[in-house]
Amino acid sequence: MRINNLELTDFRNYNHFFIEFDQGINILIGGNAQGKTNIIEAIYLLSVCKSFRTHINDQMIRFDHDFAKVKGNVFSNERMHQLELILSKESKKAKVDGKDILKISDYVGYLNAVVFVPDDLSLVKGSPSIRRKFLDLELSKISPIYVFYLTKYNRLLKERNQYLKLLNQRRGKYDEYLETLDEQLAEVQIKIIEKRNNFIERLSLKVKDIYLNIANCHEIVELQYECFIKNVNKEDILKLYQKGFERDLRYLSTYYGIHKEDMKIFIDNKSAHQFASQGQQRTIVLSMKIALIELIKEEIGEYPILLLDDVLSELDDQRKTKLLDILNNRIQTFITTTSIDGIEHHVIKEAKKININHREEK
Ligand SMILES: Nc1ncnc2c1ncn2[C@@H]1O[C@H](COP(=O)(O)OP(=O)(O)OP(=O)(O)O)[C@@H](O)[C@H]1O
Repeated sequence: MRINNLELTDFRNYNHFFIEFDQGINILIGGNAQGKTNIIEAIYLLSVCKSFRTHINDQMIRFDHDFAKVKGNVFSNERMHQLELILSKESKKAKVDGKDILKISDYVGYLNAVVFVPDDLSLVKGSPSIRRKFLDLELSKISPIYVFYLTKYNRLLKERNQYLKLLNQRRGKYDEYLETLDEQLAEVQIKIIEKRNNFIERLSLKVKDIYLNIANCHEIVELQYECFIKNVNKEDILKLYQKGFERDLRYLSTYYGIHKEDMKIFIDNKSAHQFASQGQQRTIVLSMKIALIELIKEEIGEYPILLLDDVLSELDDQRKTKLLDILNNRIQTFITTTSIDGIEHHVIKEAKKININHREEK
């Protein structure tokens, strides 16, 4: 999978901009605030219709303009496709090969991208909700049925919480309607848990090896699924809902469920959340992203593209070299950096270098 070119119109600090990419490694070099991350953001946006920085369209549209356009030709599944997104303040319009696409699920998949940005360190240090979001997003990219289960779960959960409000007003008891909702919730959660469990197990094995390689040490990194229930079966989930009913009724929200789970990260059996240094966190997250690339390849048969924003500046020389060793021409990669001075690696020497100097655009 690759993106051959990118055309930006009134996107962030770009008025009109066209760029062609190499199918191997592309390095975007430029001073601060020149628009390097904006390009990575545009590629990612083209991939999943969402930015990794904001959910507000207006922030991506060039100041004092009403629309932004991001367009690119991608090669996937042995075919060329043209992807196009038009952002207005209120909406996004997507096109594939010139045709309007109405459902996001019909758009996602033409360009699969894995992105690393400095904010991703929150995957280790941040709250469980960040890791859940990561799980849901990445699983959604490779498993349409997961999107189906998750959508169903969220709808049922909303319905349950609304019904709790009604029961609270009526001073009602755990009744047949709630039991039916809980049964459906239990069934769909069993499917989601199975998918999450399998994904984390596979990711963990890969992360362990990649971390050992990049860090060049004997630290063992493991990912562990923290499920909300010990024995995953319908009966036990229903018992838990009945046990939590009085509490749920008081707080008008459902306490137990997959919306409360976590993916714990351990380094040498200790919580990375509590003990990992900045460098260890960065290496863990990078290993997770590279592991994802392999996992996606196993699932869809093609490597996704890899977007690395400002990854080189924070790694020590040894880790930098090891990371560059892993990158290769099979995976189209984009690296942003302010400078490549002093990096003597063949990957950097052979890469396509693109100078980004767009601050002056008005
Ligand atoms: N909606 C917008 N309209 C116009 N300019 C914008 C908009 N959003 C951001 N910018 C400008 O884009 C520039 C930042 O671009 P970007 O984040 O890509 O920088 P960068 O090259 O990655 O910098 P650094 O090396 O500091 O991370 C800033 O000058 C900012 O003012």
